[in-house]
Amino acid sequence: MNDFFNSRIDEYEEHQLNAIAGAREFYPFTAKQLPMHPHARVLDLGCGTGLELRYYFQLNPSARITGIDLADKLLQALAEKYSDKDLTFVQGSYFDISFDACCYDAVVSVESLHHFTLEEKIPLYTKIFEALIPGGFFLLTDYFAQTESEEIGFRQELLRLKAAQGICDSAFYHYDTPLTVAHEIQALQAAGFSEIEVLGQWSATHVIKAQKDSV
Ligand SMILES: C[S@@+](CC[C@H](N)C(=O)[O-])C[C@H]1O[C@@H](n2cnc3c(N)ncnc32)[C@H](O)[C@@H]1O
Repeated sequence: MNDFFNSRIDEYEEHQLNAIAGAREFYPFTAKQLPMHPHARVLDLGCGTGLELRYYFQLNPSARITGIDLADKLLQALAEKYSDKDLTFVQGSYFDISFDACCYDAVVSVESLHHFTLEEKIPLYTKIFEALIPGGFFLLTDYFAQTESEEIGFRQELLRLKAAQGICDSAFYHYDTPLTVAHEIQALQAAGFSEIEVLGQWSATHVIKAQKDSV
């Protein structure tokens, strides 16, 4: 995955904006949902070169961001682009890295989590829940399968591709396997989020907000 994104750095942002239906609207929309108070603390999972941050910094220039990504070159590009901002980077997998507890006003992830199963997401979403302050929220902008049979079809195709190439089941292979929105909500509920809302939809991409209770 690291090599996949590092090798596409030059064309990456234009690709995101031109090739994904609704991207020119859902990136600014996502940014608008994030906390607007000065010095808000936000954790960005799979930040890449930070298209969502481009729009967020326009609205909240003093936000304090921690960005996690596997791709070192994307993080480097992000650091150069926003050298005047309060940005901390962590290179590695958000599945492996521990997050500070009760620390963030919001956690955001855009177009990064559509490779993982419901079972893989529950422990990650539990870590996110614990990393949020009371009253904080997780904002997930990603694309989803339209139906359960589409979700199953993606997963079967991934297994077929791995088998055909002699890749073991547990190894990561870059092939998109989005869940349905209903299954995503199930994973968020299992992690402790009780108030979950779909704020917007652009073709297959949805913006989901999962709120942590204030007390
Ligand atoms: C399609 S890009 C989206 C980047 C950015 N959020 C945006 O929308 O412009 C997906 C990003 O997720 C990162 N990623 C995927 N799996 C990851 C993981 N397990 N841990 C950290 N980053 C991951 C990739 O390296 C890549 O930069």
